[in-house]
Amino acid sequence: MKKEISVVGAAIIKDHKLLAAKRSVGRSLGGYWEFPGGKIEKDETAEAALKREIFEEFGAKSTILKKLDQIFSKEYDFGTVMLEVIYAELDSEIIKTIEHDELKWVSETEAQQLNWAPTDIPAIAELISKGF
Ligand SMILES: Nc1nc2c([nH]c(=O)n2[C@H]2C[C@H](O)[C@@H](COP(=O)(O)OP(=O)(O)OP(=O)(O)O)O2)c(=O)[nH]1
Repeated sequence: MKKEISVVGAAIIKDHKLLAAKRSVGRSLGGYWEFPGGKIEKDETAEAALKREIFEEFGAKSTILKKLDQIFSKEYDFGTVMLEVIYAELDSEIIKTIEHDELKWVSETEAQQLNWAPTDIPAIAELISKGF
């Protein structure tokens, strides 16, 4: 069995738009759109990991809201990503972005047109089915 990589992503929604982030080319899954977030460290909760990652990536404080019930898993050559998605709000401005080539606030329709990481495709469908 492939090594499991526990990852948490943020569904940050403001004015009916979702914050999508394009992974920098050269990283694993580079060039795909994803949720801001990252790997959950040992002995860390998904919520704590998300708060830490948002601060590291954007220099922004956040409030962590509700988690989606489902875990989205996808096998790659480097391991099996197990993605948890949690709604979150930014409490301060994004002052930097160190891991992404682009950030974009997208409507439901625009979100459907982005080239999401394969792990994220069912997660986006779930968010759209709930509405934002
Ligand atoms: N942050 C994030 N990572 C995701 C998503 N979907 C998905 O498959 N992933 C994958 C990409 C990475 O393999 C892993 C997250 O790791 P990370 O974002 O901490 O990446 P890292 O800096 O450690 O990456 P790297 O060293 O492997 O390039 O999960 C998502 O929506 N957000």
